[in-house]
Amino acid sequence: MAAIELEGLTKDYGEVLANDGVTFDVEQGEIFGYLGPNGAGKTTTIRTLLGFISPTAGTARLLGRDVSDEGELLEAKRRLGYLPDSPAFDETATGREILDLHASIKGDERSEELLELFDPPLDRPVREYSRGNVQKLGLVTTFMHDPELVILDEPTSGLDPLLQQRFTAFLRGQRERGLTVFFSSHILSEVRRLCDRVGIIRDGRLVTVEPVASLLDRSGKLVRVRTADPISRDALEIDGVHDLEFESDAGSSDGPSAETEYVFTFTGDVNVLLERLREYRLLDCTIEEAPLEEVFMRFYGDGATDGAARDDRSAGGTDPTAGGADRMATGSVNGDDDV
Ligand SMILES: Nc1ncnc2c1ncn2[C@@H]1O[C@H](COP(=O)(O)OP(=O)(O)OP(=O)(O)O)[C@@H](O)[C@H]1O
Repeated sequence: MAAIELEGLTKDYGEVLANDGVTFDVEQGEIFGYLGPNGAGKTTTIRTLLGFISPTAGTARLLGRDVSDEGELLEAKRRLGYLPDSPAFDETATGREILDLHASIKGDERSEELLELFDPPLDRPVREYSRGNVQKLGLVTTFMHDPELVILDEPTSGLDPLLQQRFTAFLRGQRERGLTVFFSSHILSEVRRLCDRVGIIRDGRLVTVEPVASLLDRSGKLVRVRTADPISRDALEIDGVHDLEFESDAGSSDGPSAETEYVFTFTGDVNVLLERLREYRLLDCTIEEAPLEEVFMRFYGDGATDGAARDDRSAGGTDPTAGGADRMATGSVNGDDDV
């Protein structure tokens, strides 16, 4: 049984179709990132999962329980931790009073350990808390009853870099203990560090669900080459070279003379590329994974319209470095006609 099961989840607000046939599972023990630009529909999915809003169509199950059934939802929620995008605590209560309240409702297995890690100012009323302190208190209340599954909406927003790092390490440790994590984020470095798989939503529609590693693999490598002598662009017309940028210092009087630098995305055979480069005296060469930002730009970038996606799909386009529409088409999970 998957920890989260969504089947055709649809939420129609009238003017906006906030979720449109969203279908995916989150397996037990994985860290699953739910990504998308502002207004894509992430919070709508999360709020539906928690029973705060009813779907227009489709089903959602949490830990095997149907969230549209009040009794089943309640059962699932006992084993669930939830951190909303802006935790709303009673402003007049102190952090300690809030923890006591949560302990009386859900139990308290590990607040001591969590307080050592996240350290919110417990003796002050919440109205005096900074945004970061509210988030720290939220993290303690989310994990204190030792849930099996946590749903986190932008969990590190408001946390300083040290706390973000601490949170990342903490979450990794929890995965080792078998915790399932579903979280939405805009912070791609965090997603890359933490997630096993990601689901990407755009305009209410799921455009892909896949392992972070395969997303990065398909996106190719970022190659930087610096040579002693200029190489003509034609020499780099090799299968798999895309977005070639070319900068030469040749002719500059004060810079190092005749150096040439190229930056490009490469999806071809690295051996072929290296063979070509052997003809030149290299000053520097790095081959690294494309930044996740670049991958996401292809999903959200200009021209990634639904119509274009459909056209590319029917044309069988599979070039991972092509425009956003193509990327959406190759990554579809919603069925043949969905992207
Ligand atoms: N109660 C509502 N009534 C009408 N439209 C709504 C309502 N709640 C959300 N929407 C709309 O549904 C769409 C999806 O919103 P949602 O909050 O799910 O996006 P999101 O991906 O979580 O965005 P963000 O990253 O900014 O939090 C948006 O266009 C939003 O304006």
